[in-house]
Amino acid sequence: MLVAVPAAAASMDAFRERAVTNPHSLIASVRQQLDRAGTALPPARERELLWGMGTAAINSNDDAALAEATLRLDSLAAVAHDPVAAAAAGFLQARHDIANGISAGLGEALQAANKVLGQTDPRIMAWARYQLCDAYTLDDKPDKALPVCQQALAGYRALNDEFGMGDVENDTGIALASQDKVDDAAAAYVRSREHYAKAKAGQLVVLVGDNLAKMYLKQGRAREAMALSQASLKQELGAGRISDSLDSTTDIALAEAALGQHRQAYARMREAVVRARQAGINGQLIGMLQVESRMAEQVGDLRQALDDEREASRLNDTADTPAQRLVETELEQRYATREKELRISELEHANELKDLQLRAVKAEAERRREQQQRQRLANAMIAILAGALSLIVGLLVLLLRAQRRHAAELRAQALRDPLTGIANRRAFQQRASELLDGPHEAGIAAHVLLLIDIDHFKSINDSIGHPQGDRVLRILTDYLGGAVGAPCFVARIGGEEFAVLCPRTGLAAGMRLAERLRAGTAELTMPDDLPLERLTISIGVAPFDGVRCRDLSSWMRAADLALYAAKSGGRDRVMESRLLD
Ligand SMILES: Nc1nc2c(ncn2[C@@H]2O[C@H](COP(=O)(O)OP(=O)(O)OP(=O)(O)O)[C@@H](O)[C@H]2O)c(=O)[nH]1
Repeated sequence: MLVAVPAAAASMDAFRERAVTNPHSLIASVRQQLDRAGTALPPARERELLWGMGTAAINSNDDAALAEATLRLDSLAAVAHDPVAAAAAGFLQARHDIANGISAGLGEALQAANKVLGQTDPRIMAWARYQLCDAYTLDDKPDKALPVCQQALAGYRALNDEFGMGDVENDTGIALASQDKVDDAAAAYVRSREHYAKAKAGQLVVLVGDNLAKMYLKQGRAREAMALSQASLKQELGAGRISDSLDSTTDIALAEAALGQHRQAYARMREAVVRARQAGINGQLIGMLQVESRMAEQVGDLRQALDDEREASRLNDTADTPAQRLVETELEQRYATREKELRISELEHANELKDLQLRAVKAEAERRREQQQRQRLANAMIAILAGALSLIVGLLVLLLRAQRRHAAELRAQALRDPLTGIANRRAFQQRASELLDGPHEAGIAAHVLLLIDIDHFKSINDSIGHPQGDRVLRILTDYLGGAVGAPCFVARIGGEEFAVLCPRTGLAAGMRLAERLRAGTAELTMPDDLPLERLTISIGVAPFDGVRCRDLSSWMRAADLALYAAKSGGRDRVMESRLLD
């Protein structure tokens, strides 16, 4: 609450501001001036100084200084017949009593106002009206305060007293705020700050900012409220005004909460409550605890919310009132519910965890089962593949063997005469070439070749038929095979033509063999169902001499010529090739 002394000079404005912002120094300064001046001071000046000292004493709760100021003012009033000094003493006492809840306070203010009713000085009138405005406001009677405040404002406006207008607008704001006229109160505080600014009372601008901040909070203008409260806090901490700084801190925390910064606001409030407790400012602590309780509840710390509310009740001495009990009961119920919710949520969380663990174990078991299945499948595949490979290898081996047999068979077939089953012309040529390619040792008997041709075989075919002719060919083959022993080799080299190859036999033995074969053939007995009386053959014999016969071709030609000679000579005979030379 601001109080002022009627003055117009700028230096007086500074004096008035000091009474609010630095009351102790002002009291000391006034005492010095009064001591120095003694009785030489003009009564008006002395009154101004004592008024300043009195307001500073009220602002700093300095009862001794207040008593001194009021005594001196009363003394001045008596000595100088100054009713204004008497009114000043009355207003100071009234203000002190109202602030301390003494019911007589308002009456004292009205009596003090009555003392200056006869005054014509507009400054005194504006001052007195403001003192009444202030008394009603302080006594929380806004309906009575506001009209008087308007009169005081008009008076100061007429005097162009910006400081005074700042004082009145501030009280107007307080009165409007107590009527819950938030917007009007904010507007009044803004005007108060503007007047103080013009009066160069910067610290009061900041102080009223505290009041404005509270309105801004109610209007939802949290950022603006915070800026004002932070500026106030800075100034209050600098001046060591602990109570005001706690008030600003509370407003900052409220602004943070309004901006959704609940944890930050709660932490700030807790710290402020600790400081208030340490400073023993119980009146202020009650409100702060209630704010902290709401913030604790906001962040879910219901235990703390309940503790704060109980502490506030103890300090307020209202714990037994039904309203307070209701507040506590509600909080306890909410706390119990919250605890239950927390336990339920913890249980749910634990269940979720177990569920998650169970699912993880199941998933792991499933993963392992799938892995084992995959492994088994892979093993089975490997076994099947291995089996298939063995089978394929076995089949390939069998196939290879069959192919080899078939190839051998084909090779054998290629060298065998299909009708008679003995060696054919190709086999004969191979054997003869091998023989001729082998070593020729001097003194060893010559190889001998016999070419055999059936006589008149065309006639046989013609007379008994071609199939029977085939039988004849097989009969002769059987005979030759049996009659020609090792090391000689028999082959059918043409239709009715055979060759006998006799290695290292010598011509004489060859001739003997030929003669034996010819004679044996002529004596063959034909089966009964074969209408052939006699079978004869002609034979050409050629030894391999290395001169006339140098290779297989010339050797064959020589034997063939000998055979031709045998045919020409009448058939059924043997002819030696050398005889043809
Ligand atoms: N049944 C039968 N006849 C064959 C086969 N190969 C050849 N001949 C016959 O043998 C006969 C050979 O006749 P030629 O060359 O005229 O001689 P040839 O009748 O034996 O008279 P010379 O040799 O002069 O005594 C032909 O009639 C052929 O058809 C065969 O595999 N089976």
